[in-house]
This record gives sequence, structure tokens and C-alpha cells, in this order.
Amino acid sequence: MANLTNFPSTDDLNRRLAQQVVSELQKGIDTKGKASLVVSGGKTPLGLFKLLSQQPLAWEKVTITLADERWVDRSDDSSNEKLVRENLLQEHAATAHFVSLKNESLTPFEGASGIEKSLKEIAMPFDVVILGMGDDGHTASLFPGAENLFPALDMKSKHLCMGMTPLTAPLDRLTLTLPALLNSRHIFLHLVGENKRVVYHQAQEGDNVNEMPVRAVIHQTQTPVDVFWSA
Ligand SMILES: O=C(O)[C@H](O)[C@@H](O)[C@H](O)[C@H](O)COP(=O)(O)O
Repeated sequence: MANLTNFPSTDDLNRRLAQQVVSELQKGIDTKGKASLVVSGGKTPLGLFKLLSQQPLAWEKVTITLADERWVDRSDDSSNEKLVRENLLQEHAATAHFVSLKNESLTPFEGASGIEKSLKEIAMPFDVVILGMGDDGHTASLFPGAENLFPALDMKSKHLCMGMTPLTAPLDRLTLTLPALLNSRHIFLHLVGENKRVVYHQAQEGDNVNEMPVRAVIHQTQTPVDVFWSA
């Protein structure tokens, strides 16, 4: 079940989200000696990343990876890894361990099995997964109508990640699958802007996941989802 909180400003949202993420990571460290955080790319998380990087925490005990990656060179401006390295893995958080979703394979379809091996090194369940949402109702790189969408949404699948060719966005991607994303103690859906509120309500009202894959996250009951929204 998803629980929506509206924040008066993006700064308020980012402050609360950073606090909650740090508190969940601290719980993971206290109980297991280590913690894991899955973040998304795109424009929304930039301010959050900067705030998180400034939080005192035993970051050397934290493993960070991505919900999805665009299949471009790590130095390309579209690379989510570049965004994370330049904005999150800084200051206090510079000591966190990062698991990349990109390798030297030519396509994410060929690269997926190597990345799956690195992901298996992370203790599951994840402590926190932070997702974004596109105006087309995608989340991570689970894109509407994409050829690999149903295999990636299959809760019986043993795969942690898969290649994806979006019909509604450029660049091939590698995405964590739905069972991997839901294998988390907590999920946050991070939304900024009026349009995202409208899209979120559309997603809440219907049940066709091929049309809006984010529905597979907000309608499930396995993992608690907090939806944080600000204008
Ligand atoms: O690599 C990506 O693009 C993402 O991880 C993706 O799922 C993102 O969260 C949404 O597209 C929202 O993107 P914005 O934050 O830019 O609106």
C-alpha cells in the first residue's frame, strides 16, 4: 500500500526524505553491521543527493546502487552513475561502496548477467529503495509497452536486472526487476512537480501495468511505499 505525503516545499521534502533514509540505513547498520541503498537517476534526486552526502553516518558500511542505468559511457552526461558519483558519493558519503549497473558489454541485454553477479554481493533485502516516476508512468526503467516489461515485472523471476528498450524515451537501459525492487524493507517514491501529482493519481486509479508500470509498485502489498510529493 502506498501512503502519500504532500510537502509544502521541495526543501522540506528533501530534508524529511534524507532524515528517513539515514534513519533506515542506521537501523540496517545497527542490526546487520551494514546497509544498502538503491537510488534512481533523473533530475528529481539531485537536491536529495547533496543533502544525503552531508549526513554523518558510517557510510563505509553502506552499499549504494541504482534502480536503473542508461547504457551509455560512465562519463556521459546521461549516465546515472555519473550523477551519483558527482552528487551523492561526496563529502561524508564518499566512503560508501558503489555497485555499478554498467559494464563493457555492447548492450544491457548482454551486460545483464555480469551485473547480476555484482548485485548478488549485496545483502538482500535492501534497506531502502528510492524510486522516481516519469510522466509516462514508468519507474526505474520499467517502461510502458516495452518488449521486456512483463519478464521484468514477473514476481516469480529469479533475475535481479534486465535490459530494456523504452518506447517512450531514448537510450537502452538496464533496470532492476520488480522482484528485486520490492525486496526492500522500505520504498520511497520521490515526486516533484504538479504534473507528477496528476500522473500519480492516474496511476493510482487504474490497474493496467503495461500502460503505467509504476502501478506494479504502488498497488502491491509486500513492501511499504511512502510517496513524498512537493510542487
Ligand atoms: O534513469 C532514469 O531516468 C530513472 O531512474 C527514472 O526512472 C527516473 O526516476 C524517472 O524518469 C523520473 O525522472 P526525473 O526525475 O528526471 O523526472
